[in-house]
Amino acid sequence: MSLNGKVALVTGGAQGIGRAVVQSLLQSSAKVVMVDLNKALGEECKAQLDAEFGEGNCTFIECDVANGDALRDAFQSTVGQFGRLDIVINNAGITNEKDWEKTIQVNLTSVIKGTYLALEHMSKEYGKQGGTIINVSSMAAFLHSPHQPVYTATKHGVIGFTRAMADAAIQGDYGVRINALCPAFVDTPLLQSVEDEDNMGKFVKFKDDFKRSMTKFGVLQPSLIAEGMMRLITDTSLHGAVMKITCSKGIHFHTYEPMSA
Ligand SMILES: NC(=O)C1=CN([C@@H]2O[C@H](COP(=O)(O)OP(=O)(O)OC[C@H]3O[C@@H](n4cnc5c(N)ncnc54)[C@H](O)[C@@H]3O)[C@@H](O)[C@H]2O)C=CC1
Ligand SMILES: CCCCCC(=O)/C=C/C=C\C/C=C\C/C=C\CCCC(=O)O
Repeated sequence: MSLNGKVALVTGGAQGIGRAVVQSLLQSSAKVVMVDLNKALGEECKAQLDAEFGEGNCTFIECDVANGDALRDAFQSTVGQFGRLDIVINNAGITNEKDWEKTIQVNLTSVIKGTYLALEHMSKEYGKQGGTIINVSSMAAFLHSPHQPVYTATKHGVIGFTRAMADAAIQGDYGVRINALCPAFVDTPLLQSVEDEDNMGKFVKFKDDFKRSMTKFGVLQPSLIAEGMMRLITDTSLHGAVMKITCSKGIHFHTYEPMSA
């Protein structure tokens, strides 16, 4: 499906899952803004994407999503440059159990802010044309590990917030679809922090448990997560769905009892 004329903003877009999603969006003819903390990586990524897709289709904005004013500016300059916003992927995330408050800020608070900013630019409530928001959670929200308690809490939070907002979008007639996406282990630099005491703090001692889990359940490629993301973007019947992606079942959806949290 062509996304010709659509404009997407992807946080954490310079690497890993975000980078794969940016690539897929460009392949589908969307204009894409990569928002990322890492300036060197973002600029290098933009240069590669310009070479592959042509200049003017992709922009890099250096921004720490934990800085609310900077995130607001990033949304504003996206609309300033491309004239509209249709797709927002709140993807940036970290695993830092030592600085766990930062983990809550990046993985949960910034996803909430990113969702509210997306609505300001896309919701019918604000006189806009509608759109779609995908918030990246994790299978860690379903199968927790002693190795990353606060990370796990943030990923639970992303699902709860997203489901409640999806209901608000229906009842408030926002014209915006909202989904959560939960990958299992994915082969990105994030996974390498598993053995890093600077990130995992005292929980690093549980790394063998985590690595056993990786061996047992397998490790996915970022391209499959991008495929799931594109399905959520293009299939208008999936509003509110919580997509899971695992090696054993591929792309599938979590089922909830009626009225369950
Ligand atoms: N890799 C994995 O096994 C899994 C990852 N996830 C989630 O997927 C998302 C993406 O993860 P990966 O691609 O694996 O990570 P990654 O570490 O490979 O890439 C994350 C990108 O986000 C950027 N970033 C980090 N903090 C930022 C901030 N404060 N502001 C702006 N940009 C920031 C980084 O510079 C980097 O480019 C995260 O939310 C993560 O929790 C979920 C399940 C599994
Ligand atoms: C260093 C930490 C990086 C954390 C990245 C992350 O979010 C990884 C979490 C992934 C999953 C954690 C828990 C469970 C195992 C994964 C899949 C279960 C699949 C079950 C099945 O049906 O096969």
